Formats: sequence, structure tokens, C-alpha cells
Amino acid sequence: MPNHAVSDHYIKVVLGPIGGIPILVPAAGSAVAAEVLPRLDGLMLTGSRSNVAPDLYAGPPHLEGTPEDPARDSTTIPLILGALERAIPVFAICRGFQELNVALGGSLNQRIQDLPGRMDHSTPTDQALPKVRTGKAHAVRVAPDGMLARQWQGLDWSPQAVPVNSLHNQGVAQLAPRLVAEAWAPDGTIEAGRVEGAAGFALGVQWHPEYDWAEDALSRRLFESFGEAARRHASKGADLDLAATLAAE
Ligand SMILES: N[C@@H](CCC(=O)NCCCC(=O)O)C(=O)O
Repeated sequence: MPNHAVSDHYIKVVLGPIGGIPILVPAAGSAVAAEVLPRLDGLMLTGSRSNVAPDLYAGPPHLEGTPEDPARDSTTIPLILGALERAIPVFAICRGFQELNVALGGSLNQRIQDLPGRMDHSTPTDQALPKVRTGKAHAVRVAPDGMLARQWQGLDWSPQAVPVNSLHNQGVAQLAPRLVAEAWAPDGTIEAGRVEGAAGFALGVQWHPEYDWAEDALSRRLFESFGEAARRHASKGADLDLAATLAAE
């Protein structure tokens, strides 16, 4: 029986540092996306073992057995484009970052570990020790004047080496025109990007800050900033509603 589900890590991070109420959007297509968007203060795109369909970025077919989720693709791509159009804050994590890149016209490498000179960014899902799967796997270099650097002002960190976890086989091949790279792995894999010209918070990361925000101040700050952006967006909506009510009187 197919299910629409999300890891409890995402529920906890919304209720925790984001300070919001999590609403799960079912992977039920563009019609649902259109109905849900006006009701959202922020859009967080979660990770998943499934992969964005290659025909969405003119890529080659996946290797046999590569998990896909076309129902999710048909929901998240319209959600992303609609959220950016409405200046709804967007925080895209792992598969979410890949969807953001594809939605804006970019493409993906399907198995980074098979590319010359590249690392293996995946973490075997059969490993019993959670820390091995969700612990820090490599460092990323961060743009010293970008959005990540602005979020992390005042915290103890170095743009040369920010440790992150790594649970992905795929990654950015061609960066979308509206995306600006914010972080890179040692092998050059783009690990984060912001949407140029976005009216609000619009960031994607290839790693999983939802796994370690309780002990990692940099991870926690990203969610806090996203929550602040969502509340700003909500208050603008409330102001518009009030203005419309007053105008109608
Ligand atoms: N399938 C894509 C995206 C990877 C991703 O979102 N991983 C999260 C997995 C969650 C978990 O296993 O704990 C890729 O492989 O690049």
C-alpha cells in the first residue's frame, strides 16, 4: 500500500528551531500544490532515497533499480516554482536541493561516485550505526560573502571547512541559471545554492542539517533563519488581509 510519509527528523525540526507547525503535503500532483501554496508560510523540501526523474532535466535513464518517485516530482516542482513566485520562503534539503536545481532549469549527475576525480558521497543504508550514516562525512568550502555566511554571522565557523554529513549519490551537474553556488565539497561537487533575486529565504543544501541541529549551531541557525523568514512572510499576509478588510469597509 503506497504511503505519504516523512521522517520524524523533519517534524521535530519544524516544531523545534523553525518554530512552526508542520503540514505534510501529499505527493498528489500540481493541483494539490496550487491549493496548498497560498496556505503555506514556508516550504521545506525533504530528502528522500528516491531520485528526480531524468526526463525532467534531459538526463539519461537511471540505472536499473534506481528508485524514482514521479508523484513526488509532479508535486514538488510546481510547489517550488509557485513558492518562489509568491516569495514564500524555501528551504530545500538533499533531494529537495536537486529538485530546486531541476525546477529552475539545471541538471543532475546520477552517480557522482562514478565520475573521475569525485568522492563517494553516498552512505550505505545498510549501515547499522546511525552516526556513521548521519555523522560528519566531509567538509565543504563556503562562499565567504554568500547567504550561508550571512546566516552564520556571529557563530564559530570557517568558510574553508564546514563539516557536513553526506547521504546522496546524485548532485548538481549544470547549476540552474537562477541558482548561485554557496558551498563546494573537496571534489568540486556543489553542495549548496541560493536563488538569485529571490524575494525571501530561498536556499538549498545537499547535506542534512535536520540530523544534527540539536548539537550543531550552524545546522540549527539555518532552520532558525528559515523560521524567521516564514514568520515575516506570514505577517505580510496578515497585513494584506487587514488592508483588504479595511478597504472593504
Ligand atoms: N536520492 C537522492 C537524494 C538523496 C537524499 O535525499 N538522501 C536522503 C536519504 C535519507 C536517509 O537515507 O536517511 C540521491 O541519492 O542523491
